[in-house]
Amino acid sequence: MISVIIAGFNGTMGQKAVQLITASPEFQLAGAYNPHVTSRRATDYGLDGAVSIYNDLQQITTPADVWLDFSTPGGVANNAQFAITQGMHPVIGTSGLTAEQQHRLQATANARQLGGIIAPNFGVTAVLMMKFAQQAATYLKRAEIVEYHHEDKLDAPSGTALNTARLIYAAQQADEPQPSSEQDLLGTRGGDYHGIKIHAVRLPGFVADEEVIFGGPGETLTIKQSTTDRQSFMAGVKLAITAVMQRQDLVIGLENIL
Ligand SMILES: NC(=O)C1=CN([C@@H]2O[C@H](COP(=O)(O)OP(=O)(O)OC[C@H]3O[C@@H](n4cnc5c(N)ncnc54)[C@H](OP(=O)(O)O)[C@@H]3O)[C@@H](O)[C@H]2O)C=CC1
Ligand SMILES: O=C(O)C1=N[C@H](C(=O)O)C[C@H](O)C1
Repeated sequence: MISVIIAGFNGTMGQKAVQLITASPEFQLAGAYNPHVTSRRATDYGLDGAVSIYNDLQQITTPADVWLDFSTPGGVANNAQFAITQGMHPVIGTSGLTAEQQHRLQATANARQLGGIIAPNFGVTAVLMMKFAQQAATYLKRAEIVEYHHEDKLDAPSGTALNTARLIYAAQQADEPQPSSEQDLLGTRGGDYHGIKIHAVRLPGFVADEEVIFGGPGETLTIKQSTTDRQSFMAGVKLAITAVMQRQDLVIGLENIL
């Protein structure tokens, strides 16, 4: 049985994760963390009374096997660093880690031979979209990304969009200069990652969609994925929890364990 602590347990994704862990006989929900909760009684959150509720990392004196993080871009780096130093296998779904933070976490986990994963997206269609975009990037040099999310999303661009841009850039290994254009409204051309423009839409009605548009002389290619239900992330989460227990390194991207 793999014991799990969920960070961000009462958020939208945290709740899905709680359902997954409690419904899976191979997992045990050992604890749940959110620094903002006031009650530490599990039953106040509809959880089994044996689950430990933490609102301070220092209260976690009995580490679990796995630290599953669906918290916030502002909290995740500190959470993940704590989990790794306590010997918990990190499964990080939270967006917003910088490349430097990711590499630092990777170095710390690898030095301890602790398996873990930072997954910008646990959905299979998003993983395939990123894979196809990286392939296309070797043939088509110019790309822009449009991502669409629900209005409660704290960060922009999304972790998936930024990871897509990183993969495209890695495939091309060169900045693609953008055509110079006057912007009558600042920001109209979106964010810029080494010449790859990223546009973030935040509207009710969306869960999480992304399209990567490549343009070449006289032709375009659009790779698009849509997430219509957050349940789609759970198969990837389940796989990740099981896989990190068998690994001695921290990987970035679900494709590394599929
Ligand atoms: N990798 C993937 O496939 C996916 C990743 N995500 C990412 O997961 C993250 C969470 O998304 P979502 O559930 O929609 O967001 P929510 O805002 O619904 O949930 C976040 C929860 O984390 C709590 N929280 C705040 N600070 C901390 C902290 N330092 N440690 C632990 N918990 C904290 C919040 O509490 P309070 O409200 O009290 O501040 C809130 O309950 C986002 O970064 C999102 O981008 C989402 C979907 C899929
Ligand atoms: O906040 C979300 O909802 C999502 N966040 C992740 C991201 O930032 O890419 C994954 C997915 O897009 C849903």
